[in-house]
Amino acid sequence: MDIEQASPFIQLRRQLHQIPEPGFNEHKTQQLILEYLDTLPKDRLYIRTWKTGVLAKIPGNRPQKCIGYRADMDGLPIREQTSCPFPSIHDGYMHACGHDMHMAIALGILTHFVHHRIDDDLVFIFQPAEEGPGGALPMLRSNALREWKPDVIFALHVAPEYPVGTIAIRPGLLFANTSELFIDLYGTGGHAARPHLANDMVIACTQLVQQLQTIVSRNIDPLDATILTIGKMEAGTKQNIIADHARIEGTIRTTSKKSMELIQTRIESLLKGIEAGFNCKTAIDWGCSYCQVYNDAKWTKSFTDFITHQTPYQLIECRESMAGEDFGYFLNEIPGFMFWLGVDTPYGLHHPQLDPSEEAIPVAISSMAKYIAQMGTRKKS
Ligand SMILES: CC(=O)N[C@@H](CCC[C@H](N)C(=O)O)C(=O)O
Repeated sequence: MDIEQASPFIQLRRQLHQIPEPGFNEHKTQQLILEYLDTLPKDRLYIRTWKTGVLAKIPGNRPQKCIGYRADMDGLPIREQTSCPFPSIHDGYMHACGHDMHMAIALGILTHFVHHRIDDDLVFIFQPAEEGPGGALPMLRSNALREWKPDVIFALHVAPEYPVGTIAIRPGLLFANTSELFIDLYGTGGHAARPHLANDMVIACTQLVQQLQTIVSRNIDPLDATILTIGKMEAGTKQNIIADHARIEGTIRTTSKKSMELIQTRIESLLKGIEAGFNCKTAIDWGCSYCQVYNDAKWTKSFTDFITHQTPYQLIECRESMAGEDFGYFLNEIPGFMFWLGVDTPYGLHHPQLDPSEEAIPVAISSMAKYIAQMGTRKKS
């Protein structure tokens, strides 16, 4: 597929880019996808919605399995700073993680199979809320998806650091286990001049942050990559008032489930120590957690063999990423893989200037359409 043939999907990507919406609020996005699907021949397409997500099934000629393809839908609370001529019209929101590209590519692959039917069934999953609170797990548990559950599943993620025409993947772990972290500390406020009558949560909180940083350095096997980042700290109301409340927000990322359990247990122990040491109360909320993205070895090999021998694209065996992706929940139950698609932009994911190259759209549509066609078509006996 060349850039001209991909033009309808580039237009769709631009329309999607303009309307980024937060997780489970992707109403306009859902509407746009449904309106596009409505333009396709109805006899080959069954459509369902689940919350703000969309499911589209293309029945096969003589199905033996169901092949799934997933695209995520939500935008991020980031004010766009690109110079692209089709910027976000939702102030303070941006498709800064490439989900507009993911959806347009999925629509391109879907359209190909509406016109070129294969033996196996196909299900396209447009999933809300990847950036949080996580749409994959509840979608997997929904009746809508349970009845159309694929036997094998694929997805891609744009990769700013690779040139267009590059596909990067690895068998096994691709994305980390993640957990959010929200901790509140409650003490006694008071006058800055009478510290002996108050119980200062600024002090307790800063001590806690220091202690949290010892978990990775002193409790986790150094060969087991792990991150504990506190990205936000809030306390107090005024310079001469002792703070009765402090809050920290962070994220944990691990390459093993065991380390995630260990970190969470250690945090609970440290909080007990802070409560005893500072005579305060604490509350912890783990927010949303994502299970790792673990690529199936057999399917990954079949895809890498295909890319190497049957496409002009460059294949890279990449390292694991410490980012999270709730596609991991799909791969926990269904074999398949996720890969990185080079989109060649100097700014990383979640950056206000992220501007993926649209030339990657035909690369992805053509490679996935050809790969899916091969695996979903049996030789005539
Ligand atoms: C691809 C990507 O950037 N994913 C996000 C997933 C968010 C997980 C959750 N909100 C957390 O912070 O733990 C990422 O930040 O890796």
